[in-house]
Amino acid sequence: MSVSSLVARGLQKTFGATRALRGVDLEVRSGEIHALMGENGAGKSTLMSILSGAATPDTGSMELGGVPYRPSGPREARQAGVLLVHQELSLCGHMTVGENVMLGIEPARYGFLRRSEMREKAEAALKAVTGKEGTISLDVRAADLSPADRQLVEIARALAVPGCRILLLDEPTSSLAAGDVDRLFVLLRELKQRSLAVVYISHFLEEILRVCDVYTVLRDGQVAEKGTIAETTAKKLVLAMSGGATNAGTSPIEEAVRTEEGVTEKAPVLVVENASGVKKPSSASLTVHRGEVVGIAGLLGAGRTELLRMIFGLDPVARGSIRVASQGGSASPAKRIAQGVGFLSEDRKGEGLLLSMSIADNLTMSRLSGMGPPGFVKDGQQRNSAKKWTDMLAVKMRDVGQQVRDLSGGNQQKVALGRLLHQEADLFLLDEPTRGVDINSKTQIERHIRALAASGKAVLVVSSHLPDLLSICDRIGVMYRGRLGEIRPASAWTEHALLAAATGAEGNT
Ligand SMILES: Nc1ncnc2c1ncn2[C@@H]1O[C@H](COP(=O)(O)OP(=O)(O)OP(=O)(O)O)[C@@H](O)[C@H]1O
Repeated sequence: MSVSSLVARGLQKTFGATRALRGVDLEVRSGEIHALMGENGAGKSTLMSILSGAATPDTGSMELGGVPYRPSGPREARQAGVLLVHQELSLCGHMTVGENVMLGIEPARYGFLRRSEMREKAEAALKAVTGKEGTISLDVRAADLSPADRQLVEIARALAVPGCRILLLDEPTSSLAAGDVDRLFVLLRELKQRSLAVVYISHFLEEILRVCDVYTVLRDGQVAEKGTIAETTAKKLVLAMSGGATNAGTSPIEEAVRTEEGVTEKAPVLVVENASGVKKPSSASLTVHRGEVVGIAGLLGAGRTELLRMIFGLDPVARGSIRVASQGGSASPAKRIAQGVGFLSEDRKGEGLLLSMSIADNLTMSRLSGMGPPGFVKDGQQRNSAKKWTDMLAVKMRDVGQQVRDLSGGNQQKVALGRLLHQEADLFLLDEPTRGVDINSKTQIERHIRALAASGKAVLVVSSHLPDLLSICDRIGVMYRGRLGEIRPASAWTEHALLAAATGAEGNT
């Protein structure tokens, strides 16, 4: 039988004028996977920060294993066996995977590092997460890993800590492909058997229904509902998160995008012919026309992100050709932007947002024209313009003058997407556009992507979430080991067929 492991009572936390937590109770039991749910900005990450010692509550108390628990920092929480795997990853980029996994718990004797023991332990922790030895090399620098691999290394790092008894996972699957999600779930069930307690934040309802035992829904910093997964449904959970608000009817986003009448001529906007990059992709051919959404599926590391980066001019084209709006030749991101291409990176902090700048600056920096006399930006006009996007994308914030770094993860993602929409591109390259975004906002964003196509724009979208691709794309192609397979109408694919192609099980080799 499961026993209470970590109990929190009456937690409150305020950031300036924002009341992030307003008296939250939580009871986490060993041998249980506890879903922590809520819309973007509901207070989930703040609660995780308090549990993991990264933040102290203004008021409230906690107990761990029946004794008072007041960690003075993450180190103390770690020593007590409470480990957080961040939504925003925190590996040391210049260190190797092995060094990162063992950071702070390096085995030593008489002051000397025991390197072979260190490798063995790091390898064992990685194997537990990836399922196979050698999937991720111990000697690669963390900076050179894909976000998905970084996520797996982060989890391995938490599990390598001796005495780990509470694992806090903040959106662990947001950068994982389907196969890795399955592997993670196998691991979570193993951890349950070992009587660990897991707190699991995710915006994917199907994952929560599949793997979690109990749930707590936060809304506006308070517990809105809690219970067992067996006794609830997806619909009830969505209602609890939104407080009854649904996104039925026309979205404001759809209303704002002018549908171009009679886009009958489907001119190609992007033509990629037998193109390959220095390492990946090894071969890709595709055409994206005005008025259509083309999706790219594939497993992590298949080369999807590299394909988008190459099209945008961030990575060189080794062979073949890429033409945007009928113009070929070599390209830089600046040239692509001038050609009307907008790129949403999967790495929103590294490449997407300027965190110390305001929401208004971030949203409007790609197109400041029309916000005042030439060479000047009128504050009021810039704010109004930014406000239009934050309203449309339902960004939870105090004010558009607020720094982006103060927003919750999902709201930062909305700002990154809003900036691209403000740029008014003709061709949108979107890498994981709804990662970390709550379910209601996700539906809005997906509708917006469809509305962009209806207004004559071309969209190329990469997503690890196959149902999303099937619902928003006109045509889909699958990448397998760097090679892009045939682009087929979405109606010709099923989730199963996409997965089969992504794993090489269907003539894609
Ligand atoms: N360091 C900070 N400074 C100011 N405000 C903050 C800070 N951290 C969080 N907040 C605010 O606290 C509220 C709760 O944020 P939190 O990150 O806990 O939400 P969340 O439920 O984890 O959202 P998401 O699903 O987007 O990750 C938000 O309004 C956010 O803007």
